[in-house]
Amino acid sequence: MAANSPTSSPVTITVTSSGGSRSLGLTSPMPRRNSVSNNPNSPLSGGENRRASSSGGGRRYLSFSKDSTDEFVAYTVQIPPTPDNRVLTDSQNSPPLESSKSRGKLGKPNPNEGFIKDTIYTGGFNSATKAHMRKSSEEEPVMAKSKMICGMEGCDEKAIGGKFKNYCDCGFGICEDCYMDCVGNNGGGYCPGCKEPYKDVNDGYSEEEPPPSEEKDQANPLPSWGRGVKLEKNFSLVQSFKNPNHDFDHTRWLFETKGTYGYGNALWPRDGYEFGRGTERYENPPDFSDRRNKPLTRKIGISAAIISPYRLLMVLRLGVLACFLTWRIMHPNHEAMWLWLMSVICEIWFAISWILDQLPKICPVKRVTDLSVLKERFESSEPNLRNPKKFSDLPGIDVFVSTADADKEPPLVTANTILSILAVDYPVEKVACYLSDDGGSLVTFEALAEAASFARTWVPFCKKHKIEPRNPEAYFSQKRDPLKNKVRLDFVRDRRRVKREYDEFKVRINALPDSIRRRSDAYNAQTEIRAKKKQMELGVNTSETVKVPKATWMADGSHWHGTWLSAEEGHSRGDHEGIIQPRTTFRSRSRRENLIDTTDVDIRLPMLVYVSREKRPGFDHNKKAGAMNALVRASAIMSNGAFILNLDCDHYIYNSLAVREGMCFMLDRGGDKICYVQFPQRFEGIDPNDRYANHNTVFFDVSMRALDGLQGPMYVGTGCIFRRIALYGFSPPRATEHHGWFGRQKTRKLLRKKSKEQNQDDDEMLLPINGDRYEDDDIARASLAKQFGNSTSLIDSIAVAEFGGRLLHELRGKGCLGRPSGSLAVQREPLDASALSEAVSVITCFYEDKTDWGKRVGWIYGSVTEDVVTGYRMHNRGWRSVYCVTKRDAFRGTAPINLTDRLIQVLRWATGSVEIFFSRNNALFASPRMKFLQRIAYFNVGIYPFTSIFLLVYCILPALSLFSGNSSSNH
Ligand SMILES: O=c1ccn([C@@H]2O[C@H](COP(=O)(O)OP(=O)(O)O[C@H]3O[C@H](CO)[C@@H](O)[C@H](O)[C@H]3O)[C@@H](O)[C@H]2O)c(=O)[nH]1
Ligand SMILES: [Mn+2]
Repeated sequence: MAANSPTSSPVTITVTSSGGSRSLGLTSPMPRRNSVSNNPNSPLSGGENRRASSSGGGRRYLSFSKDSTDEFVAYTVQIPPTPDNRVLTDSQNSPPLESSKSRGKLGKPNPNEGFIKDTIYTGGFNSATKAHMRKSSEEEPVMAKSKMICGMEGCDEKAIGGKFKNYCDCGFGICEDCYMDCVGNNGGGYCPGCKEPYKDVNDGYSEEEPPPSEEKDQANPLPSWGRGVKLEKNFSLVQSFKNPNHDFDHTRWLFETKGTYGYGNALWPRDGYEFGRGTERYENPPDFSDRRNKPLTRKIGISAAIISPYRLLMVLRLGVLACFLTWRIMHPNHEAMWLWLMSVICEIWFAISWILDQLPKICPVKRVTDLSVLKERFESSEPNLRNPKKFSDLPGIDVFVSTADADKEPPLVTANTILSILAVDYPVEKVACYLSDDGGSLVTFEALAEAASFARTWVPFCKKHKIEPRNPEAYFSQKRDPLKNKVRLDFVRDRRRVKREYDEFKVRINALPDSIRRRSDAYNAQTEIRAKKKQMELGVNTSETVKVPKATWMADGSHWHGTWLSAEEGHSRGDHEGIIQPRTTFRSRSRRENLIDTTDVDIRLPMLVYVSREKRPGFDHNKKAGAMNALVRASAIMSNGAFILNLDCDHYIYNSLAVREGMCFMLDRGGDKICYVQFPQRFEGIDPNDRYANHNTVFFDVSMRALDGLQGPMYVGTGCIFRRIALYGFSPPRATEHHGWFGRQKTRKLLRKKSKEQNQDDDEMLLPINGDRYEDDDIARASLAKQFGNSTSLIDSIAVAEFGGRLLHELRGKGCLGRPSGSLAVQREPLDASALSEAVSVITCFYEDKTDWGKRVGWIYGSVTEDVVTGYRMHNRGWRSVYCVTKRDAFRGTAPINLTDRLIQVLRWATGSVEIFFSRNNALFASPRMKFLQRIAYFNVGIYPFTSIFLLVYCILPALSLFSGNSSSNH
């Protein structure tokens, strides 16, 4: 189904339709080659080609849709059925759980089986931009019409005739006949999906009036820079294909003239919406924020009772130290001069490093958040006219989980992490979870599918009974009484059922490597036989053995695109194509079939995406940093959450409110200058004595808190919520206001001079909104394309992400743009195939060629401790960060519990530090925006490993002196 031959096209859309698996695997085969860049084959390397290929995915896609319009309409995105996945893809047929033995055997394909009824809900805050591609109502149905099937049991009414609709916002699609059955003649009736009453019959979206989320969220005032976004370039395919010469487009006109309907226009009631229709407008702004002046967070100094003695002690020690050192220097040992000299040097070094260590600690802070204010401000408690569906106004967040090796990082742990994320307490339509699998392993992939399946039971269970932690493994192995604080009567029964389900899930996950191997063996044997037969038929010399690649097979009977067990060429760890497999907003089992009663529980699940970036030999993949950057790009196109939470696969969400806690800081007054919120790393499974100092108590409870008082803690690699715009390398708003060595004096001149001398990477890169640099749109886009690579959707998404991360209007200072409240209270945009092919094109290994990725955009490359460097660069640009210690640990992880692993880890960190010391990331070269003490803290990170040398010398000194004493006495 590839539009071009796979060897020459960077993006191929493969729709595997064999054997009942309607899976769309998006892969990006690229010509295998060894040169890193300047390859004429690479569609992205030549200057001229660049322009053309920026819309390449789209154009190719266009031809693809022209060739086979029906196919396009019948497009769906889905994880191919693993045995259990099959259960969840189809709630109406509800096949019984298949035993793992039948894995790999394909059941009789049921024509309806593979369709997820709610595939169309996903996307994100692109709405402000993307919505414009579906401008007129005639254009709209293309996606909505996409082959869907009535969700009623026993009914398989197709969508094509236009008889299929989502009458209810829960996404439960139903055909006209069944709908009429449900609502009866006089309205009322309940949605069979969510069991909530249908709104007024007239309110059902008729064909003339598409749902509000499609059309009404268009007038959000975008940053002025974003308004000229070349939409038609980006989405030409949709337009040309649907409506080649459309008439004057009102919405677009409004959009481009910065027109706005006022508050909450996204949800402006239908009647009052259409400009010029003469219907009345609603006057009052929505009441999102009664108590808007209540702060979301507070900063408390550590009480004087604790800090004063501490400071006193510090001064005392300093005095003693000084006395001691002077005494040492004044009394040289003339007999062994060099020994004396060495020990004094060592002592001075210790003194300095002690001071460096202590100085940043003199003003630690503590912070508290107020989650109830967050709720009040961003989530209207009652559905009101403007927001009838009670969508939350919180910004979106994309959660990135990194995994690299299915052997070292057990899939069960990863699956549990994913489950804890899917169950997080945050509006479902605002969360997207991305798993980056650097191993490209089918085990991980299927574990994810299994997790998605189990989530349909687990997540409603968590939400219903307020389970903590929402990691099933951790929850079920808790020692404490599960009944504590549980009020609902059916808790015991539910828990027992879910526990049984989890145990089965566990068995399936642990059996995955085995079952995949067995399945592949079976398929390979089959292929071999077939090949032999063919050979025989053709009458070729049969003594010649047929060579069949030992492939790894997916459950649907097709080759796995990633790494094969046999590590064939093109399918080994460092050499495979990019894979993206999204699972759009999917739902728990329909309420009737569910194990537990889920009345009154939100049974939707967040978007979940499997990503394995392309890997080819000869490319530097930059480890975790590279994986994260691929995710940053892919997620920008697919969900574009304004914030990004980064977790290692072994760190799960221990406190389901963690994301909200972090959001409090980001959305509070002044929060627009915060680049990230770092949470402490907490570990479990460590022996009580903490033999290898895994807890790092001093670091996480003293140093980091102290740094928090000095513009912000470092980024330590996991458990951190980023502002997307900050990751993109932009400068914070009003960056030049507060800087100077002590954070007060204004040193504009110094700044200017410095920035010229300094490396380009630290030049200020102004946000579109606070710079006039982007007045000329084309130049702006060109310069952005140079930095970000030439994906148009990616570039367009920047402004949208910026908008989503803005503070509410009333929280911003004068003269600054804030977003109107209610502007994010919209449904997700559907994810379409063109977006997916674009997403695949940005995870190719040559995408970063000649761009700023890894240099100033995204995670920074070139260090084994990319985390510290990445955080440092942001601070250097004037961003601040926040350390968020919650009462209940936000995240928990597993730490290396054997000595070798721990030593390797510590060694790696030390190496990273030394690297930092000898690079331009040394805090000595910091920009004047960093505070003095903050520099010292970063500087200290760079030099602490050197202490080991001095320590070593100091320890062997006595031995040396003994030796020299002996030799001198021998004299
Ligand atoms: O090529 C790679 C290598 C690693 N990872 C992931 O990176 C994370 C961290 O790697 P790990 O080997 O577990 O290092 P740790 O010492 O446990 O990690 C700490 O230290 C690292 C920096 O040295 C940070 O990147 C981590 O976030 C931080 O938790 C893991 O999730 C890996 O899956 C990848 O995605 N791709
Ligand atoms: Mn780790």
